[in-house]
Amino acid sequence: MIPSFYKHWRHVFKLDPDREIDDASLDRICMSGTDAILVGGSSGVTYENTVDLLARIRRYEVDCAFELSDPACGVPGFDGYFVPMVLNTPLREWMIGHHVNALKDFGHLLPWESVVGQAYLVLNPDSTVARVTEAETDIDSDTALAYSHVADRLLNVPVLYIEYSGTFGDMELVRKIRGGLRQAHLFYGGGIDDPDKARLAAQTADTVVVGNVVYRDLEAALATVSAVKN
Ligand SMILES: CC(C)=CCC/C(C)=C/CC/C(C)=C/CC/C(C)=C/CC/C(C)=C/CC/C(C)=C/CC/C(C)=C/COP(=O)(O)OP(=O)(O)O
Ligand SMILES: O=P(O)(O)OC[C@@H](O)CO
Ligand SMILES: [Mg+2]
Repeated sequence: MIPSFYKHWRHVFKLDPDREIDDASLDRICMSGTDAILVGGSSGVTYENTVDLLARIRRYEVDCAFELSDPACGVPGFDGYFVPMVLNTPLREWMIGHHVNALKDFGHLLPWESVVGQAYLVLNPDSTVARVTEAETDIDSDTALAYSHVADRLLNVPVLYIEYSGTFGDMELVRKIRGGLRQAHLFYGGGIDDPDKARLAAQTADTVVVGNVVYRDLEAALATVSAVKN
């Protein structure tokens, strides 16, 4: 059975173990009415800073999942685990290579009932994830759609993640992609920093991910919750 713990999530905050958040702010995030906290980052994530953040989030009842970007950070105790694979990278390791190595080493330890593969389509060239994976972000909408069909219809991925980390994306494209999906659940993340953007994203994606604004403007971040959920 493919895990389904994330399927009712409409709004998610993504918290980065490599960034500071004080207790009062974390309290407001966890009590905000969001559906889940997704722990993850594209650099500087360690076993130690992940354990630390998880322990602090666990004071609350909110769902908490981990998006792995390093096999050495397999911290137990999350409600679920996402393993990203980047569709539009020319570097085999970010699509499948690290994953094969990690499964050779840790496959027997994995809590498979709560592990979900995520196919990332990375579309902001200035994001860390685009730089790290050398993602081919300069693609037209037909190519982006074709990627989404490969992920959804040929690979049958459970989650397709349209990633504009750092900038608000092309909602028309996201809408087209969503309309063409047969079975994948669509995550959208990138540049959501006010209720209007959150609402637009919520109209196009199944799950809306709000990240960096948490660290820049907490009030603006909190305002995205009701915009998505109402
Ligand atoms: C015992 C136990 C509980 C174990 C569970 C462990 C487990 C499930 C292990 C899985 C094993 C496995 C197959 C691991 C693969 C690991 C691996 C290296 C995969 C590659 C992942 C990958 C493609 C990483 C590239 C970067 C990426 C897509 C990161 C995702 C998160 C992301 C985009 C965050 C945004 O980053 P941010 O830092 O916020 O970026 P900005 O600077 O733009 O803000
Ligand atoms: O940080 P932002 O731009 O909100 O993006 C959220 C998330 O998609 C990052 O992986
Ligand atoms: Mg970030």
